[in-house]
Amino acid sequence: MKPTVGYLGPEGTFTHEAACQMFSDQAVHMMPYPTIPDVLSAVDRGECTHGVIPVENAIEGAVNLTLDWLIHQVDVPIVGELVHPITQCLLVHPAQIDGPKEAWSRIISHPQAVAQCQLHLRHHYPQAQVEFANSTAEAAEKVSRHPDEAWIAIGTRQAAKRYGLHILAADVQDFQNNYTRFIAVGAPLPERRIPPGQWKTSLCVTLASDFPGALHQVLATFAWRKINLTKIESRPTKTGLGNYYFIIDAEMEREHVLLKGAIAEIEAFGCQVRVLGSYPCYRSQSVQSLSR
Ligand SMILES: O=C(O)C(=O)Cc1ccccc1
Repeated sequence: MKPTVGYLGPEGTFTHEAACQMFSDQAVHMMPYPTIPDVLSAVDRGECTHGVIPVENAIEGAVNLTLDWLIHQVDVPIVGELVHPITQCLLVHPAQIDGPKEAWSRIISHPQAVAQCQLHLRHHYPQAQVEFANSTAEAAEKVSRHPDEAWIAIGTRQAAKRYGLHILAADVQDFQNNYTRFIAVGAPLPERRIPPGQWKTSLCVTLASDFPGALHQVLATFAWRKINLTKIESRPTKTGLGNYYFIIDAEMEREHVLLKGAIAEIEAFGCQVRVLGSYPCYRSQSVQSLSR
């Protein structure tokens, strides 16, 4: 049976682009879901073999919904990562393009997309009210259903094509080098033709309570083994103010003797360690050619 890949849809999201790249070597069935929790739940209950969701953006930072669902709500391993470039476009209904600039009354998009363009929007469309959508393509689809409204969706070039919209402006994010890290969760990924750039293991560490310097000791455990950490993020445990999980990405395979030793040592001084996944990391084809 063909693998089924759930992704944050509908068709034409950045996540859709990332999912197509991640599974480009393989015949798969792509299945859009309206929200990140819907993707993760579908994988958790076995409706999909894999799921693809955003986890971090270079401008806006962590996608907290993804982290919180991975920690609290589901038990699905991270099995791969793709870094994908983000080009934000302003998409409008073709019936509206002749109006004055001041007439645009509403800007609709995913909160991450709005945040990535906030300076541009304040400067060019201060009069427009902002409406959040579950995804950029959901916003594009909504604009396409309202030809009589002077609304702008922020989204992909693909969404413009798919929903018959006009691109009013492209590359409107406030900073260049706008990339998002997407993760695949679920069953192990089949080997790809391109070799991965690196291998990472994501850990969720709960510190021992009443242990001054516990975080310092956790970090020292990695440091003296020369294990490179690519990210550390804290998220509330949701049990009370001041209680955190630390999500730590280490640039090493889970089975490596040094990482196994580090995890054992951290556990030995009273912290809990949950391995969220150990996985190959890829860059989008277009990113590879940009960075050459
Ligand atoms: O809404 C989308 O298109 C997504 O895939 C989520 C997202 C939004 C903005 C930047 C990266 C990912």
